[in-house]
Amino acid sequence: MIFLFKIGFLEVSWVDVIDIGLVSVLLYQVYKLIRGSIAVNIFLGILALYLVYLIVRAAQMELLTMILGQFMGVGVLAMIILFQPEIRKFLLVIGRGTEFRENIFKTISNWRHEYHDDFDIGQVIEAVKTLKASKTGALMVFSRDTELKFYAQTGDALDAEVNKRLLLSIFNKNSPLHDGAVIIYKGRIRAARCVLPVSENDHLPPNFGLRHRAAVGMSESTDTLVLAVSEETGRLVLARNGKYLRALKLKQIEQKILDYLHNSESGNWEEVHEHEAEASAETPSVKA
Ligand SMILES: Nc1ncnc2c1ncn2[C@@H]1O[C@H](COP(=O)(O)OP(=O)(O)OP(=O)(O)O)[C@@H](O)[C@H]1O
Repeated sequence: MIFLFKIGFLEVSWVDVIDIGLVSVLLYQVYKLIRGSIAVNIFLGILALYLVYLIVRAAQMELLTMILGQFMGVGVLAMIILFQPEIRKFLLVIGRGTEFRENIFKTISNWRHEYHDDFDIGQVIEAVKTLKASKTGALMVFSRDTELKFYAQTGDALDAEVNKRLLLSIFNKNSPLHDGAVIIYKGRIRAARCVLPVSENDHLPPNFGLRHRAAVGMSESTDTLVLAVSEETGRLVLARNGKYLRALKLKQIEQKILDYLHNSESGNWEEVHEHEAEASAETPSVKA
């Protein structure tokens, strides 16, 4: 081990520095992941208990050490059970979203067959314009890399070319397909009436009902872009990676969808901050 410096009796090597650096990055990532959720409180509770355990052990308080020691013994298992959704999210993030991987995707997508060349985004935008004007609720999932079979199976398979009239027919309040979401992949509507995972984020605005929570939830769980049209206000919300943008104009929506499909997204998606939960239900805010 390469010796670096010494603090009193403590010898610090390069490996220690790297080790501490990696643990800091890991802890920060965990914090970012659980920030805003109830998991933070559980995490702090466990941390406090562990500190007490270290203190009573150092003070050689045998009975307390034994009781807390029993608890610590099953601590890992308990943590896996308690943090199951967060661990799942963490693994998903690792599996899909590092910048390195995104850069590789960008390079590959420059020369691989690009499905969105024949995707007429104008049809979607025209449909959204009408849905917005008529305050017709809608939920659309755009996927560039996967068919999302798991979610498509929760609804009715369609496999039809994206087209304004079809989207309007699906989301028409009298249509048997209007409930749930459509999944759009390779310029085709793969399925309608799909059930999406609902976000459990406590800091979403209070006026976010199930449709909006499903949009954010889907974007948390998958590498997709999700558009929600509010039935109440006609407002548009776009969700990506658990973050969302509100009160966007149609031109901005079009650009965001194209950026997503072309893998050329800019990082200006705002995180869901605590203060947003207090934001007025009717105050539109553009977070781009
Ligand atoms: N998990 C889900 N997956 C897909 N669609 C969902 C899901 N949950 C709710 N929806 C859709 O949202 C509709 C109910 O929306 P709700 O009124 O709760 O949402 P909202 O966010 O307040 O939106 P709006 O502003 O349109 O009322 C349902 O009729 C259904 O079509």
